[in-house]
Amino acid sequence: MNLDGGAETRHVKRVLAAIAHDAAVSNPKSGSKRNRVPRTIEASWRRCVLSHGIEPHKVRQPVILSHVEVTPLRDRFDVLKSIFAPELDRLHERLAKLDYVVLLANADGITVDVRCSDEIDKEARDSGLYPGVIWKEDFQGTNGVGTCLATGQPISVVMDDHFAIHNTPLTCTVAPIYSPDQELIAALDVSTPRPTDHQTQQLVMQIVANAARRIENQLFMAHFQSGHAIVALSQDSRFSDLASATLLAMSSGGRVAAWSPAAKTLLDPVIERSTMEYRLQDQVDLFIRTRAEGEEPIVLEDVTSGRFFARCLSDGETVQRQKSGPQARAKPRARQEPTSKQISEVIVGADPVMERNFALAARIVDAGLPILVTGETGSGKEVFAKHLHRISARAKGPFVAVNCAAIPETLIEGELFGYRPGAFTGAAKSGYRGKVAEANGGVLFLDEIGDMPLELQTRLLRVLSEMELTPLGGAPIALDLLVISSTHQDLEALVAEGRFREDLFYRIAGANLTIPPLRARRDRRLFITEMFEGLCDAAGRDLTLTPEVLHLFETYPWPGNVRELQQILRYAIAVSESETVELTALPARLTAALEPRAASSHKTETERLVIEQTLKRCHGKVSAAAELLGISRSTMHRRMKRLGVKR
Ligand SMILES: Nc1ncnc2c1ncn2[C@@H]1O[C@H](COP(=O)(O)OP(=O)(O)OP(=O)(O)O)[C@@H](O)[C@H]1O
Repeated sequence: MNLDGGAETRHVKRVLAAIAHDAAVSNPKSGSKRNRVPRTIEASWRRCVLSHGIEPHKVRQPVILSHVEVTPLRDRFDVLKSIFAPELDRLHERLAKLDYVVLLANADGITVDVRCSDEIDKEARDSGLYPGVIWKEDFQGTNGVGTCLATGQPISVVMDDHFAIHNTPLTCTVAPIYSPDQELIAALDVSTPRPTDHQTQQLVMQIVANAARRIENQLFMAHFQSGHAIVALSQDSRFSDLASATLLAMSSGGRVAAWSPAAKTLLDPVIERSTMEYRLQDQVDLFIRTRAEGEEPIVLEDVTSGRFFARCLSDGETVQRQKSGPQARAKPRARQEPTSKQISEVIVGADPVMERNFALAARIVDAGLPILVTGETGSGKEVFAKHLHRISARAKGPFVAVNCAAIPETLIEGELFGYRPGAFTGAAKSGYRGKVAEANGGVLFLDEIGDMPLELQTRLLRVLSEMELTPLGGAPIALDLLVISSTHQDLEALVAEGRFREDLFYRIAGANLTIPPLRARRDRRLFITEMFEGLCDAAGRDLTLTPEVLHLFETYPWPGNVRELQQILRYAIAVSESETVELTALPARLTAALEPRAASSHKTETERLVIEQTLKRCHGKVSAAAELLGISRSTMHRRMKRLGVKR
């Protein structure tokens, strides 16, 4: 790189002036867009000096990890090779002719994978565009990868936007990649050593951001598609590209269990969640129905006041990862209801609370008492309610579930008690007799009863007291059904707050059974291994859990209970390539939540490597290494002592 002393002085002055808010120097041709320092860049320069303690004239050379050090870091992404690699190839194919290099950096800013053509290989290497280079902002100052990771936002760092003078020949456009748990896991970068400008980079940004979105969406589908219906929302009715779609995972209860990382910002302010859930559930039902009839699933318009089209991509029973977008739909598989073995062995297991629940259930189920099942979300309340139905005298009758939280207040009355033909816009032409009437002779399962609006509680109370239903415009019909209600809320507290009718509470809680959270089950280990084996059988895999994974599973608090366990197991089974399920096959939130020490030791390890490498480069000279790292000699000594690094 040939930069004369004058250029260096000008660059340093410009950076310092911007930090000091000296507009005249930082924007010499004020009004000229070309010279204006973008705000994000200015903020990063300020961060470099004030937070990272780097000075623009003490430029560090990049710190580089060896092949041996980079391999394990890259292996983490290898688990998801089938998702990352094709996108890197595709991006490179598009941009290679324009002399761009494609890089993937991990959350620590270390380049773990690179695509570069032979023509610019040497230049790319000279500019530090190869595996093992650490691009963290606090090491290298403002740069594409480092600043993207520092802010969590896409960014273009064009030539002298860079903080370090040796990086100014480069231009980097980078988009962050978030995991299905909304964790920042990587940065996708395209860099060129050729001169360019911000305007051109805006176009490049579109391409990079789309590639990052496609990766996020594929990770999301791999994570959620077993067990959830996946619905895509797009402003483009043709759904021509997975990148243009926003994905939602719908639980079997019809709730939105998760949004793809980009969805949150896009949707939150726009729509009322429960209304959307109700309409999306329609789309899932439509998908299942039309597919069963061999038709192309229909696109439902206007699920969100005209802004988006919805299209169900899978109904939660497909296990194969969709490789090339919405059109390549995986073949459906038989539904994974818990088997009778799971009901008798996994559910009962050796947990004393569940054993009591089962014994009690057998005694009360036909005693004419309404049953209230309580427990944390995902703990298996509905599974238990279905078990009650199965062992009851009404087993041959229907089991009709109504999710009181998923249906908008305005529609729930019609849903429960029926409506006349054409009663409201969108009502079925033939009218609807309602879930209560449908459940007659069987079980009516009122899920999330704590969310039922007060007015409706009054009507429900009347129906349950009289056990009689008068359909609109029809004669009263006598009801013979078992009402099982469920909630994760403290109903008695809701009663005390006046949000739930006390008389209804007594009417539905003839008997109360509580499902323990997964973390409190004494048979947790057995439960986990049995469920794992069942899911392995269903997936046709013969896998074992390593002791570390089993230990993690036993100690993790499982806030999402059995539902969360099921998803994690399905994901681990899908991504495990060898015969064992290793810690690397688990989502980061699991390992991170439980092993703060391991996470920080990973950080410390990176720091140690950096200090060792720098010392090596400086032939063991502490002052020179400190200078190169941009820290004082005493800080360097302190760090060496803390990390046990010898000269
Ligand atoms: N004992 C079990 N055996 C096998 N699978 C189970 C068991 N308990 C729960 N599951 C699975 O866990 C998931 C959540 O279960 P379920 O819907 O019954 O929970 P819930 O407590 O009703 O949840 P929510 O509070 O969200 O309504 C389902 O996919 C279900 O199949």
